[in-house]
Amino acid sequence: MNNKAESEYAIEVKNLNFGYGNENILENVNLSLKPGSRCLLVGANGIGKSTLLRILAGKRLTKNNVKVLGEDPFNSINSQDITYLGTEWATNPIVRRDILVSDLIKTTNKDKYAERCEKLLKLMNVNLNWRLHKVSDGERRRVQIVLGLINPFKVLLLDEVTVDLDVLVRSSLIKFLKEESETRNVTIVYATHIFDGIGDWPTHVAHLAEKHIKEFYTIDEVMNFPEVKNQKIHIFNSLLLTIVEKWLREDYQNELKRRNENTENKESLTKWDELANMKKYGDKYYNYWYNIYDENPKSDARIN
Ligand SMILES: Nc1ncnc2c1ncn2[C@@H]1O[C@H](COP(=O)(O)OP(=O)(O)OP(=O)(O)O)[C@@H](O)[C@H]1O
Repeated sequence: MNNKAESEYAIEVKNLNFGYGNENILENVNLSLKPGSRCLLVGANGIGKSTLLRILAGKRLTKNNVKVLGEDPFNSINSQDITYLGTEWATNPIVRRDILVSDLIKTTNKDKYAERCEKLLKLMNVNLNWRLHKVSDGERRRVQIVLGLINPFKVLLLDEVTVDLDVLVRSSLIKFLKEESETRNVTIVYATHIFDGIGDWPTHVAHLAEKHIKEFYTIDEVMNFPEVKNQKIHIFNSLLLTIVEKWLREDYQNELKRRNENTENKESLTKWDELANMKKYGDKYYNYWYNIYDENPKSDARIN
């Protein structure tokens, strides 16, 4: 008998509260993603992105507020359909020992998915003769990604695992994941702070702030933001960077207000304004790309 609740969503989070101690890190989190979605999860450091991804991966018990592929991921019997790639693996001392990559690959489903394995090894440019204690951080990360992706997942949760990849490998991976979602209708949630080269990748953007998903948009909705339309930004990368910068600037300012409300030792607004004031850089960045790609540049601004 199939006990799975029928749902049109691959990922469904309803009114989720979660904390490690007395205080909630996440409060009233709601997120619904249909199969085939590629969702960027953005938010300030320490806001709870990894926590949410780990909950979706079934690594944390919740009160039945989370369904992945129709099941509570913590008790899922189909956990092989959910792949989580986090930062922990590459920093684990065990994978810094003298282990031959080909021996590691043998521990996976490589024979069942031989063609996929071959493709991933090529894509991530991984050498089967590498020994893990002698490779660089980025190479170790590439091995992790190959191992993680050999199994054809239905839901992939990526937590900042692309930071130490070189530009070429990162772009090949991003392209591969887009193809996977388009051809196999798989769902991907990708938490990252780096938007270079992924501007045209997501179908959705979710902004985690103040303990919940404060903003959730399809990429078409983002394209219709007035500031995007008015400024005629048509380069996806600078678009996402500009939008997310604006959100995070507001988050930092709200955080400052909250702190000042709760403390008698008021912090200096100037210091926090400086921290949060990334706009100057954002404008230059925007103008720079605008000038390069616009046929009729209207500004002389350049990145100094
Ligand atoms: N195992 C844990 N025990 C207690 N607190 C934790 C634990 N893991 C994370 N936290 C706290 O939960 C909060 C959210 O952490 P989390 O790692 O989810 O944030 P994040 O948004 O992924 O941050 P970053 O962008 O810096 O990776 C932080 O305040 C962190 O200190």
